[in-house]
Amino acid sequence: MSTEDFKRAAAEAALAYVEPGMKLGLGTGSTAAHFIELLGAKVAEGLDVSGVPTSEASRELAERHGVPLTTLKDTPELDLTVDGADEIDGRLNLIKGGGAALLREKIVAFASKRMIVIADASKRVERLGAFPLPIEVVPFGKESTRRAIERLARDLGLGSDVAIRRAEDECPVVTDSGHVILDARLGLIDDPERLSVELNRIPGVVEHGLFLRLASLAIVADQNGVKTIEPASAQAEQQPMRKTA
Ligand SMILES: O=C(CO)[C@H](O)[C@H](O)COP(=O)(O)O
Repeated sequence: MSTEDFKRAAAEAALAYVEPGMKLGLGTGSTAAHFIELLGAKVAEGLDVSGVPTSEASRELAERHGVPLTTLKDTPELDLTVDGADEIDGRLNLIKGGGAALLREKIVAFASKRMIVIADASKRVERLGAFPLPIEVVPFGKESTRRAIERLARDLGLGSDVAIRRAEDECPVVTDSGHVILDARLGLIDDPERLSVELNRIPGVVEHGLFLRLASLAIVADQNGVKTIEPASAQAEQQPMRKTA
């Protein structure tokens, strides 16, 4: 089985947590795309749900698969967000933003009663930080903001290589909200809470990819099958997945 199969297995398992009438947050990325596709199939069978997409890409995908859409304006409170992640630690703190959708992803997750993160098991880490931390910044002053983040990282004893994310044509990647992304190679992060607070204090930083205490369940899959992981109990890692209704 391939990594893609594991992503799909995790996405399929997340469907068990979707109930009729739910207002859903629809994540972004290749794992979330599996979930949106599978959800579309359930909608075609009669499941009554609606979703708020976290990116234009996910909006297009959801439309293509017939998932009814709503907005945070019309539906400011959601029942459940299902999204992927770039890294997941034991407390289910996450690094997200590899797909440049972290701002809308965080807004949508925060507006949800529950966030379930789905991934292939390679995303699990003991400590966050091997994956460069995506930070969404306002284009005005992006070089000053980049340098301020490098200074902060040095002060916190972290790696301080912060680069503007560029597309294949070398132009800066622009997010759905018109910002740019900085990728911060910080090394392993001992205190993500402090880093989060300090990053949010830098003018020009719109949001960063540390998702702390937002996910209440992770569903990860590998060649050994699908596992659910809850943040509180390390033992839960070995529990079999909840049965589908
Ligand atoms: O945060 C994200 C997008 O901003 C994605 O959820 C994250 O990058 C994981 O993507 P994939 O499922 O393709 O590995």
